[in-house]
Amino acid sequence: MAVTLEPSHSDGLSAGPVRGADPLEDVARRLLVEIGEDPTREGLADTPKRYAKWWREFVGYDPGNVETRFESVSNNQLVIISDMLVWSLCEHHLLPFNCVLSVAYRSDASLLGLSKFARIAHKHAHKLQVQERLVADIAAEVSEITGAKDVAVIGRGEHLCMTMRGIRTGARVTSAVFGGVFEHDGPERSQLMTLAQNHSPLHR
Ligand SMILES: Nc1nc2c(ncn2[C@@H]2O[C@H](COP(=O)(O)OP(=O)(O)OP(=O)(O)O)[C@@H](O)[C@H]2O)c(=O)[nH]1
Ligand SMILES: [Zn+2]
Repeated sequence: MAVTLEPSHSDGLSAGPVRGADPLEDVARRLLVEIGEDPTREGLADTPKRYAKWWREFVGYDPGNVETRFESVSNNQLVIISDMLVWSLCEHHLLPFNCVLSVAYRSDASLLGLSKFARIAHKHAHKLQVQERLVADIAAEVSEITGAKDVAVIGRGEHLCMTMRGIRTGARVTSAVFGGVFEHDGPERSQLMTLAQNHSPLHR
């Protein structure tokens, strides 16, 4: 369910430099002051407003309908949706990470509309996350909606908390959830791995 951040002053953030109507804008002004900036200088005048807007856009992402299903056309066909790029926020540092996702499933019950996989992926990315939970959340929802046990999700991400700060490594992080037929080495898993490994955030 999409989260809406309604302006409210019950957060105790009363020590902002200029108290406005919107507490998220107050947070931005306060942040600017704390990092040695002047929130009233020309370039920053509208920054608190933009900051508040972007947070509301981010956590308020509406995935729309994610449940359009069709009758299965053939028994247990393997479907892989690969190379979906999403952006999320690391819950440890509030810094962005991106993730290229491959989702695979096999269902003899119903087919899920293809666009729904990206909607589900964005839905779980638009919150404070760690990559492992993002991948697990997507797998759980695909499984719940389709009724399929054979669901796998692989994510390959770049975390700014590890690249622009901290250890400053260019490492990419791969995490995966393998359910049902994907748990064991077999044709379904190899096909998925081949598709997932060919793509990274940098080589698209
Ligand atoms: N498992 C997991 N860890 C993450 C993810 N994003 C960031 N981290 C890690 O979370 C940890 C936070 O560690 P802390 O020691 O509390 O913070 P820190 O001192 O900023 O850590 P360094 O980045 O090692 O400097 C770091 O090791 C990050 O790399 C993620 O998606 N999954
Ligand atoms: Zn982080």
